[in-house]
Amino acid sequence: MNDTPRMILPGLSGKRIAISAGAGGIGLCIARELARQGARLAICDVDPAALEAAAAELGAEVAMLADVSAEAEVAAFFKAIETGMSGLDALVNNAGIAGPTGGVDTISTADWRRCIDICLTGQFLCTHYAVPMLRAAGGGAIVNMSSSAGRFGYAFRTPYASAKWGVVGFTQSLAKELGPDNIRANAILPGIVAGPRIEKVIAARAEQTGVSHEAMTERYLSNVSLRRMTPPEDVADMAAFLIADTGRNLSGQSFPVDGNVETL
Ligand SMILES: NC(=O)C1=CN([C@@H]2O[C@H](COP(=O)(O)OP(=O)(O)OC[C@H]3O[C@@H](n4cnc5c(N)ncnc54)[C@H](O)[C@@H]3O)[C@@H](O)[C@H]2O)C=CC1
Ligand SMILES: Cc1ncc2c(c1O)C(=O)OC2
Repeated sequence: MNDTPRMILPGLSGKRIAISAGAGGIGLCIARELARQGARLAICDVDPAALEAAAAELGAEVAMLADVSAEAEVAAFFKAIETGMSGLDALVNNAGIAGPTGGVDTISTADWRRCIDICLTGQFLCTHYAVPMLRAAGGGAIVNMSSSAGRFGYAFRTPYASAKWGVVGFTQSLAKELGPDNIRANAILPGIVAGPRIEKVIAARAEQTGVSHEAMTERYLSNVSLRRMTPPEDVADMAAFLIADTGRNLSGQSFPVDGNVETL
């Protein structure tokens, strides 16, 4: 794949796109792909060092420290976009945390709320401040990050699964509500994404259970039809496709990018 010329999609160049948690992980991967295709970027994140590095690498026009669950910080981010970029054409609601791992009878209410706040309310807040600008631009696209956990139950991670199912309902509702304004909304459901995050999870589970790293990896992939992890670049390709003109008739849909996760 690496030496194959990469596709340029119609209608991405010059688009003003906001990405939450754009300084690391999947969000940074999406930002890189959109930058490569000539989009103008605004990113926010809670990690100052990562934000500075990403902003420099991407040439982002707006880069702001903002926690998506803090309304005043989200408002300031979109205000900076309005001032610095004179508007917005697309929003990627990427920010999310794994939330607590533990039984429903053991996790704390505070941990439950924090997971819902960041994974679900954060998407509401960013969308709330972005939509007036998308309308003013004559339309736009919203891409919401859900997860395989957004179509399968996930034992011992109930807040995360609940938030990600919520994202799917939020997305379908946005599509209906905003379609007449030429605003499209879709969700991406990544599965097991390759990277340091999953390696850490596997390492911890391997140590806990006394199983080798390889055996634990195999166990994780046993419910994936293609028996491999999904590169974050493949999630980025889907985001680009949905925002570009290639996605002009796609709205209200959920797109798994996961090698066919059969269950979690
Ligand atoms: N990594 C995976 O296997 C999967 C991830 N996802 C979803 O994809 C999205 C991105 O996940 P990853 O890249 O793996 O995450 P990550 O844990 O690698 O974090 C990416 C970035 O999010 C930032 N961030 C964390 N909390 C934030 C907040 N409250 N406000 C703003 N920025 C914040 C971090 O500083 C970091 O730069 C999330 O919504 C996640 O739930 C979905 C399925 C699988
Ligand atoms: C760390 C981790 N492992 C597996 C999965 C996820 C995740 O975040 C997820 O969102 O859906 C499946």
